[in-house]
Amino acid sequence: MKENQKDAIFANPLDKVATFSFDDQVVQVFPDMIKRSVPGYSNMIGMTGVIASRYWQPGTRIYDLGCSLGASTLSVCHQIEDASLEIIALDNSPAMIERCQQVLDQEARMSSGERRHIQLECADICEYPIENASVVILNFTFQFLPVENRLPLLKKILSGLAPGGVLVLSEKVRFEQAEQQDTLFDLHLDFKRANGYSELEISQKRAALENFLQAESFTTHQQRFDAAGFAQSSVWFQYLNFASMLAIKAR
Ligand SMILES: C[S@@+](CC[C@H](N)C(=O)[O-])C[C@H]1O[C@@H](n2cnc3c(N)ncnc32)[C@H](O)[C@@H]1O
Ligand SMILES: O=C(O)C(=O)C[C@]1(C(=O)O)C=C[C@@H](O)C=C1
Repeated sequence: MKENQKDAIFANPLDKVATFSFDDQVVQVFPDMIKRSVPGYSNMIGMTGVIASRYWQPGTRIYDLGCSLGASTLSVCHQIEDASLEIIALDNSPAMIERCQQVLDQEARMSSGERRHIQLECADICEYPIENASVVILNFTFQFLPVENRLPLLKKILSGLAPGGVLVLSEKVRFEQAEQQDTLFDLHLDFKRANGYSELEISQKRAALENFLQAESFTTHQQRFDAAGFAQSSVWFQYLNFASMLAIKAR
């Protein structure tokens, strides 16, 4: 298995900055990239497992939508020891899925416990059925979907959830007040600088994410949860312009 590498994808000047893609090059550096780019990433991933263990209902499934290298899936496995736990982890990047399988295999070899029921699928989360779920995880994936696909996906998730089931949605957010947006956006750039990214890396990545990552406000998320039919939604974590929300289906 290839070792995780340090992210230097945008370190050299590029003639033309292509739109960001979760390809093999990104897969090689992904754990380093996401930790150095997303404030609070490890807190949100760690707590995802804790939330899952409170809301998972035996006999139902947990879905990890846009699983990348399986960080949320592994967090869930660390918190729920029940051998009947079934996780379906989806990603539409073949390179991510291939590497995720290696990560999960390595984790299984290292753990002394029973092998977990994790079904890994290379699939589009907007098309894949969601059935008999009690926990659905969307960690830093919803932001990459075309905006028109977002409400239909939430409705599909809600209809696949058992009563009392939950959605964990972690995202980059934007702020409606221009001053607040500027303040927290600039501090996010400082966070990246403090984690060793150069001005060139920051500006080229920003260009690559332009129009690809579409962050939305808390109000937009809240209104969409309501429109989809969730009974309750809360922001349970925020660190600068990254946040995690919990939406709950009525009992
Ligand atoms: C930032 S990463 C998610 C990180 C991961 N959830 C974690 O917390 O470590 C976004 C992932 O979503 C995947 N993705 C984006 N759009 C998707 C779609 N429509 N269907 C399935 N996966 C998608 C990408 O391939 C990528 O691996
Ligand atoms: O907004 C940024 O500047 C980011 O780098 C964010 C982000 C994300 O939220 O997924 C974008 C792409 C990579 O997957 C890692 C981090």
